[in-house]
Amino acid sequence: MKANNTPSAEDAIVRVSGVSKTYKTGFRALGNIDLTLRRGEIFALLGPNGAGKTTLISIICGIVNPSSGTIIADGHDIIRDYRAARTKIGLVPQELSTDAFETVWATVNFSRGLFGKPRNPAFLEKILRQLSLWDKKDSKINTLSGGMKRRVMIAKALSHEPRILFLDEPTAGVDVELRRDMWEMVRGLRESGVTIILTTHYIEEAEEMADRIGVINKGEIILIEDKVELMRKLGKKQLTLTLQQPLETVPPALASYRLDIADNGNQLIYTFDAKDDPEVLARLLHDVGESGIGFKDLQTSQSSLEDIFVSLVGAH
Ligand SMILES: Nc1ncnc2c1ncn2[C@@H]1O[C@H](COP(=O)(O)OP(=O)(O)OP(=O)(O)O)[C@@H](O)[C@H]1O
Repeated sequence: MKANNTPSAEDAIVRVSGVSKTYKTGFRALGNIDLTLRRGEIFALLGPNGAGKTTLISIICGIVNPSSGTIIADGHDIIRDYRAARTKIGLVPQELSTDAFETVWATVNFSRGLFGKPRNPAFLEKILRQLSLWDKKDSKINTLSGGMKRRVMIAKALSHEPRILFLDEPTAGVDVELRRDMWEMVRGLRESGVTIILTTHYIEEAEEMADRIGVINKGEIILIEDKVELMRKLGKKQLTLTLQQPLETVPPALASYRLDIADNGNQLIYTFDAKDDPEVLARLLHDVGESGIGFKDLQTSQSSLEDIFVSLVGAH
């Protein structure tokens, strides 16, 4: 856990230290947040509604002032050195915010200019092609589909060549097929060296895409972990045996295993930790055989990131 949170200086692209936020209403939206983002990763920030995700992203992007703490983005302090820090960052907010009557090309070209970058039509063409928007470059934004508008927002956020891209709920309200296209595209961006931070309510999105997961609840980060490691550490597995003859109770010889009887005695279910020694399964199956219990089918299943998330947030 420690190693995940403290990457070496050259590995870290964003460092958030001791950040808190109390809004004017007196509401404390963020506690004492420490977070380090690694260069080139996809980091998913998960949390229930109102947990503080947008507040945290807005502070890192310099849109909301923190009440305390510092943020260094690619070597620049977001408050003291705002312009240099902001140039490193692209932000795709939850709400679509573009001039609906402008063309796609004018929108991205103008946005690049806002960051003081020299004109670079070849670069803009590259990102529009990458986002499958090149044939729409002369279309007015209000004539595009919802999915295309979202991609325009991403192109706009990338127009000044940021190294860090924040995607706040990138696929909210987007259909399943488009969501998959979006995932593919975000992976492509990571390949090109952009560090990506996304917030999402679709936990399977984080499960599919993220290298690391951060969980925020009530303004506190309650967990930061490599996704694979998280699922290994906190995931549960189940082995379900469909029996030849129904059982009324678990035989005493099998009492040392966490076994449950289900489906009117027709199933025997063994629940174990994903990190447990796999040999325990072989032992269990051997002991089941020794007890004279016959089975006609065997299935395993693993808890999803969603199950893990719900139990984590519930526990807090
Ligand atoms: N400008 C503001 N003034 C006062 N309170 C605010 C302000 N902005 C946000 N909050 C409160 O801060 C808390 C965190 O809000 P935030 O938008 O960061 O959460 P979130 O995790 O992004 O939620 P969601 O998933 O619903 O978008 C909420 O309780 C919200 O009502």
